[in-house]
Amino acid sequence: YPRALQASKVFLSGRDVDEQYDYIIVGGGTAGLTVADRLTEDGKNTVLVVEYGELSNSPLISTVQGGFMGMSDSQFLYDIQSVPQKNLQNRSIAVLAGKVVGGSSAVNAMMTVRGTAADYDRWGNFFGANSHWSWDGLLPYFKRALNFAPPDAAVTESAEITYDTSFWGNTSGVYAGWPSFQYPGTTAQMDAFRGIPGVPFVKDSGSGEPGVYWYPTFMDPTLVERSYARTGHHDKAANRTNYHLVAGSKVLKVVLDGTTATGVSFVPVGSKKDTPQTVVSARKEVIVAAGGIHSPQILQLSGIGPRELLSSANITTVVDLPGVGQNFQDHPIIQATFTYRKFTYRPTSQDLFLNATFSAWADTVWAANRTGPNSLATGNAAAWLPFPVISPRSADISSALAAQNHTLYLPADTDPTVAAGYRAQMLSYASALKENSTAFYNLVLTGGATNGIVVDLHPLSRGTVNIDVSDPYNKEPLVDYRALSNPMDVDIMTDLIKFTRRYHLDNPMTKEWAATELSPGASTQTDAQFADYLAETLSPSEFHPAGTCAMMPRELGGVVDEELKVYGVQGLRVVDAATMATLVGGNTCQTVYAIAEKAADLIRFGPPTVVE
Ligand SMILES: Cc1cc2nc3c(=O)[nH]c(=O)nc-3n(C[C@H](O)[C@H](O)[C@H](O)COP(=O)(O)OP(=O)(O)OC[C@H]3O[C@@H](n4cnc5c(N)ncnc54)[C@H](O)[C@@H]3O)c2cc1C
Repeated sequence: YPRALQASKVFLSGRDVDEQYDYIIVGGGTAGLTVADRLTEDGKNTVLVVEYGELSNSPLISTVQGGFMGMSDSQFLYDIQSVPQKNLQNRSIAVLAGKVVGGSSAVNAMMTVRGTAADYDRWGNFFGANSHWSWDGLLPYFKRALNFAPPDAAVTESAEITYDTSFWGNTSGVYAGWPSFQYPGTTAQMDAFRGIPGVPFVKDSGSGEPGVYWYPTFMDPTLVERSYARTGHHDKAANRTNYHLVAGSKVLKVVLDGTTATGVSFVPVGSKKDTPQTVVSARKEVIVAAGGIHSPQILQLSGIGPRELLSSANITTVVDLPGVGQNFQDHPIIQATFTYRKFTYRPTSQDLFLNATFSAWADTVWAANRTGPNSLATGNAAAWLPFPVISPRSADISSALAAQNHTLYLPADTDPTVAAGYRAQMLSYASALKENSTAFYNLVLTGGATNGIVVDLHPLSRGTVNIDVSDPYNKEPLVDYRALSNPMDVDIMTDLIKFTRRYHLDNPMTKEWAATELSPGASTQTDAQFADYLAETLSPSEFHPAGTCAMMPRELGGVVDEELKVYGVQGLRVVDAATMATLVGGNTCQTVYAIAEKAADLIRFGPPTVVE
């Protein structure tokens, strides 16, 4: 083996693992590595992480410039296409999820944001008023999860960046850093929201409030490289003798003795069908952290899931848990592209390609001390706005959603408990749509003359992630977004586009930039035209798969309880994005870190006796 790997106890083969560990973690991704680090830090527990992907030192992962390098190499991503989307003209969509030590935190776009306080309170409210899942209950874990390194004084002043360190911590190995450069148009585009009455401006992205704000980048401020679960947790744990990680290994299932999880079985990735499985046992617990797409697959393969699905795959049902793989959500991306004819702010990111002097300067300062435009990932400013600010008919949409027969929009054979959970979610959203505490709209600001990405932060449609019964252990699961299956998503998204139009075309603060609408285009005006446009162009994924092992009461179709323990099974938890009952109004990575930090405390100390 390469010496570095040997020294760091990263095993390349299942042969080298011990027979037994206190904890086995399935998936060395964002959540899995965070939990593994915390469980091994006091030296009292032994932990094995089993990860499908390899340990990679590729510069494509560490490079921050542009923010998209990590996802540019298919070796770091699963190869999954969604089932054709009926409401999207039968298009299939690429399902992106990280397949490398670090998981999706190794390939993501490094946008570091939280949802609003209301998003986290909503999770707890499904359990009742006293749940420790709430904004207040999670804030200490957000602080533990990331190490906030403020932007330098010069860029703070020139770009008018605001922040408030009281919402952040400074102990984690995972950094929330800042580039040393911002394009001047970004500040102007933020400011232009002042032309629309009611738009809130927020001092810090971590305050739990919706509004227009600056947010950091998952970046090590000293190295100016991606900071992620591998660098911040794995590398820290790797010299501990009680931490082992086996890479390139696919967990097939959780081994159960009756209804108690006793271990996992895995094979080397790419091995033949009859390759003997390695079985390792867990003294204390198995923790499934394989992400929103693969955690439900692993539970189903282990006999935990909807009985009918399992029997059609010839898998014996150990626990009939109808919610496993249901309630699937992701943030849909809407194209609403505008370009300015008279945008005077220079430079823009385009100048890196068009202006030789600027690009030479960018290269020089980067080479000298890793500063300048090449330290920028995807940008650091966006609007995250509540629906009453967006839509003049928010009250009507809210009432219509409350009055809906929600079950009609789920698959026909949906279990009544899952349907009840969906109804609870929709009623919660019906309230949120008429209040100013939940963000529904996201516009990312580029600082350039062309802007086009609008995100629906709380889609109503729910999909499924189920094992492929034709060859469940070898094929990827069937991912069905069921995009636009709740027709009210079309109404909401139509209003998100109309608001984007208003920002660009009917706003005293953007008027002089002389915007032209490239898409959908001025000819899209009627409800039917908007519906057609969405069917043609909507992407149902911002690569934030969630909800498939929801933390909800069992009678609401939940898969895990408030301690993230799988219902009906002893010694088994799920800790990752799959447990989010409802998506948060923000990119999901920071929330996954916070969930994992909280989970580590739940595992070590049990539930809090006093709500934090
Ligand atoms: C391309 C892309 C861009 C994104 N951009 C952003 C962004 O800018 N900001 C943001 O906040 N969020 C972003 N996200 C989302 C965010 O990164 C994820 O929500 C988060 O990292 C998910 O963490 P997780 O622990 O749930 O899963 P992951 O981090 O994906 O970890 C799951 C791990 O389990 C492993 N695994 C799966 N199946 C098995 C098996 N059978 N055996 C062994 N191991 C297995 C996987 O290989 C993976 O390493 C992005 C995601 C992607 C994919």
